Amino acid sequence: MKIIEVADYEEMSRVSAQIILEKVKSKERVTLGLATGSTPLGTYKELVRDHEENGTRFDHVHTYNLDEYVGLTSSDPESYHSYMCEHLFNRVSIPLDQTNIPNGSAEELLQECLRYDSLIESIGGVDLQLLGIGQNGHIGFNEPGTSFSSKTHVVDLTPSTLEANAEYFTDLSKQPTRALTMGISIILQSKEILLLASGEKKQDALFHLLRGEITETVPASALNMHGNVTIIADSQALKLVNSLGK
Ligand SMILES: O=P(O)(O)OC[C@H]1O[C@](O)(CO)[C@@H](O)[C@@H]1O
Repeated sequence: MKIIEVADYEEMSRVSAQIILEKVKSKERVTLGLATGSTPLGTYKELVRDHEENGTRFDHVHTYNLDEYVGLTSSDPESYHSYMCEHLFNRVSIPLDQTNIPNGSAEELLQECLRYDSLIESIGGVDLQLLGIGQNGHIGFNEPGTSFSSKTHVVDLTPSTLEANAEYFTDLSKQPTRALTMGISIILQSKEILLLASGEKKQDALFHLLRGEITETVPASALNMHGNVTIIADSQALKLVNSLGK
């Protein structure tokens, strides 16, 4: 696993955007796995800035998001569909029919999970998967205890994840408690993985990922079984790792 230690969130965002841009420019058709949450916002901002200043094109890019809340329609302002349109898709002119996000308002959620898996399996895994990490070590919305062989599935969000994401909901009584998430085995099909972590709140999760056992109790530890993972983390997120010796 390659670890790039950076000073802060801004540097993490610049470095990760650079890696994504290299991939975007590397071939005629590029598939990206994308994440939501607060971590990748700076990266998306850098991609938008580059698009505006340097005209980098995204019309050959196909995207596959990790997850979506159950019960929110794509037009719901609090859905991950809306998040992606607002922060990236509409601002770099990716054709929307080339973007894929699980449909959290599908009537048949199990069918939707199968549909999503076959989409990703049909391309043989994405070229580059961007990941954040939850304070409890989740990747996507794969909560502690999720099987490493999981495919896309419906998940009951843990109290710690609900609490960490509460700030994004104006009316907490409407915060979804379930989500659809790409499973761990699907994430591991990615040809290359880029995980971002910033801030002290992520130091335990990063410590378990980098120094702990490979265990389903820490979903991110599955990344140790993948041969091409880069972690970009700031000093705050690496505090525990560094204080206990490299
Ligand atoms: O980036 P945040 O907001 O700390 O969230 C951590 C992770 O949890 C999620 O919100 C759940 O998918 C991811 O989008 C994110 O990578």
